[in-house]
Amino acid sequence: MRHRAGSLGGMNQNTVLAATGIVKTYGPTVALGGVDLGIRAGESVAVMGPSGSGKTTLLHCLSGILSPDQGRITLTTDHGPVHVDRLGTEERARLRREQLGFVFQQGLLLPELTALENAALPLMLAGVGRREAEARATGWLVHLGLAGLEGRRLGEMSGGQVQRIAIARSQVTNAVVTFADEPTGALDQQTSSEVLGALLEATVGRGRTLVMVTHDEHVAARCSRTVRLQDGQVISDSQPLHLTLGDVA
Ligand SMILES: Nc1ncnc2c1ncn2[C@@H]1O[C@H](COP(=O)(O)OP(=O)(O)OP(=O)(O)O)[C@@H](O)[C@H]1O
Repeated sequence: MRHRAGSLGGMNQNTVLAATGIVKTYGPTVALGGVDLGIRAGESVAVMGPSGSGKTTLLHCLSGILSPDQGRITLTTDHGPVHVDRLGTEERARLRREQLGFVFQQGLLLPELTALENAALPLMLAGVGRREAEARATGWLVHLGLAGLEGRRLGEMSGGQVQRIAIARSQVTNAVVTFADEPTGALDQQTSSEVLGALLEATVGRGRTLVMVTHDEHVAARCSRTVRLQDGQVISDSQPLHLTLGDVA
């Protein structure tokens, strides 16, 4: 029997992140005016749209950085579904630390720490012992081409190397979904292409999921799906996944 689109037993079985009716306002500004989005495990989703269309607000709502005014966001972790919109501030912070990965253009790494300490930090915060945390972080740094640079501080590394540390840091806890906001925006074209390749390989290359805000059509072209926003609404989706509220209850 063919399942209807939207049935849990059908095409949505591996939905990892489901957002329905997301509204977010800042005072009189409606940043998101009712966004529905379902993302499957293994997808790489480029979120595009003009400046001010709501891309970063959507990324922050999906990842629990911001709490939406209305709507439901469900993340399917390795331990089962979590209703992100119903979590308190502390629980959202913990979810972000333990289940999600973040690669932003800048600002998430600590300049006073070494590459290794930065990459190991999420594990240390999750209570993993220093020796194991550093061993796992070293594995990621080596995998990302940074062998021998573990002891360097950020100011002693190139922009591309710094973003590779950010990728290592985002993956050490085996993030279910990784969120990136213009992760290659400050890099030249060649380095951008290489860092994007590393990010894709580290996430969707391992069956995980990547949601990435970008202004760059070349970056979007390497993702499996492009969602375009305008005025806080999804105006196009190259691979729509229809969801109903019942699917994510
Ligand atoms: N903290 C805030 N306070 C007030 N208004 C905000 C705030 N953050 C965003 N906005 C407004 O919400 C709307 C959506 O902003 P958002 O940053 O999500 O857009 P964006 O598509 O990511 O833009 P850009 O491409 O310029 O980064 C814009 O009108 C913006 O001015």
